[in-house]
Amino acid sequence: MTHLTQSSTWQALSAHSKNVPHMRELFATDAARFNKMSLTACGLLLDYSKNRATTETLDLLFALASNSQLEAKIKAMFAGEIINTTEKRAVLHTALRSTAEQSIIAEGQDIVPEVQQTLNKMQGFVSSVTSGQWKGYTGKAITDIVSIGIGGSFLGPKIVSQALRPYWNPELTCHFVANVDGTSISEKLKLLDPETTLFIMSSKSFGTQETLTNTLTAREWFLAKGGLQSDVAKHFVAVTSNVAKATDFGIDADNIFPMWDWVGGRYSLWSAIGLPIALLIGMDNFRALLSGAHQMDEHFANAPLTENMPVIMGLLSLWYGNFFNAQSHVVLTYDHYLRGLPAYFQQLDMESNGKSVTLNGTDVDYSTGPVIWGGEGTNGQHAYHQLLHQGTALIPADFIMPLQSHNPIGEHHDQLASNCFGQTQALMQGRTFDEALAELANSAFSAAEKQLIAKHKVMPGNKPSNTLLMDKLTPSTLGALIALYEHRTFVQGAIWDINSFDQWGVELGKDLGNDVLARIGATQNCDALDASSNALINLYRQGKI
Ligand SMILES: O=P(O)(O)OC[C@H]1O[C@](O)(CO)[C@@H](O)[C@@H]1O
Repeated sequence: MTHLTQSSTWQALSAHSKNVPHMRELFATDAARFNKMSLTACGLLLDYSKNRATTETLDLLFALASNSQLEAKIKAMFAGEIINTTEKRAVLHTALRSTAEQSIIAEGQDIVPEVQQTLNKMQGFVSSVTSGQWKGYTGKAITDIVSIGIGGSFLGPKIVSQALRPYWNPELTCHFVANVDGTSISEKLKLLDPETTLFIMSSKSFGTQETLTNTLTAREWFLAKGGLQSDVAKHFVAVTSNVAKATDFGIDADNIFPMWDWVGGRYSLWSAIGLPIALLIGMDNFRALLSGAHQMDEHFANAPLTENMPVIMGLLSLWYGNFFNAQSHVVLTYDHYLRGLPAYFQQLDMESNGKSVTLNGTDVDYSTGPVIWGGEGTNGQHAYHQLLHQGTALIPADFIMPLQSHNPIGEHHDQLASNCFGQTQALMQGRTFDEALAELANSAFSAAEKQLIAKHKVMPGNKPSNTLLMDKLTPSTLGALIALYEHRTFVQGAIWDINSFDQWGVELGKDLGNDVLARIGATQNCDALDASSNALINLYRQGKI
């Protein structure tokens, strides 16, 4: 057993988890429950009152955080200590949104000047492209951007751009290519004019298979359409730490934006990886995005644990995962612009906390990162909310909604909000057998049928949810929201004593994939592999089952 599960606080939480009253009772006995269990910070309001939590619950969870040295671990991250211990790196995505006046030391040097220089370089590039000053090989201005990247080099730019659609530059269109499936880039190239298209290749290594393959294909297309290799520099730029490979490809060294070891891929949208975002929404709005995240950084670093939004959300998620066997967590965005956010949070949380050994290599004896999933409301209500209400799994939910719409039309926003709030209420209170039976009183069912149907209509309730509100979805509130989830992820990893910042689990699949690729291309037989892999490769070679 690990220190964590042997601790008295953990044992107390385990015992306590069996004695928390139904939320119906918690609300019925405390009219001030919302006032006590809601918090505002950085333009966001968190209502965490619809949780299976009493004052005792929260006290125990905060004690668990303190006993896990959470405050010290937060300070260590912001101080640039080597907390990504297996890769011997600092974790300083927060430095990407620091102010110019700050001084943050990483690997022996102040990194703020370089961050500021890169932002200024981005500003110059954005201005050059959006003003029409940047010309393609036939002298035309750029109309289309193609962002090529995968994982954090794709999800951040794609989803933040999507979320900030009201702020887009109308003269520019941005396309996102990630999957190595030829369909992805083929469908995009059909829409493009090589004379007015600019490709942004984003890959720390300039070597991730999908990104490199897509970028090589994009260059082949460009050359086939009439461009020359000497024109590549007018239509390709890179965000990478591998300058040599980027210049070998034909990219001008002046058009290479840096990536740093102290920024993990899933935490990188705030760096030059966010170049597609800045091109679409403008540098002022991109800086507002950074500023919103910076405000959440300040809140996370300075607020007491008991008034700390990422801490409270992280602890409540851990409460369900470790003491109620919740295996997943659903994010429901009641805003169409935020429809991609659950996918973004998937990489952020699952690639960070999908781990099973502690920092010192001990196998954990407790659950760690849950499956993160979700989608936009109200669509989910017609797809998977049935399971949330009456399924056997406990799935804590986060509901996210701006109070004001960018598109106030008719009754739409009233209906959206009423669905959002109605769902959290239904999850919390459920419907008892007696309530269900009473609803059937005037139905044509027989007495026996009413008893049966009522049974099927029972909803246990006591299903926990957080509701996150903001006045309006803006670059600043979006920045704060994403930083909130970054730090929520940090809180859980810190208490679980795991490394949230490496991703060794993705290596084996890549290596075996490359081995299969070689076998597909060669004539050698594959008998050395397992029977399934042998068969699958041979079927692929045949091209038919
Ligand atoms: O930017 P790169 O180096 O191409 O990496 C892309 C993605 O691949 C991973 O390294 C592994 O999935 C992610 O962490 C990262 O966001």
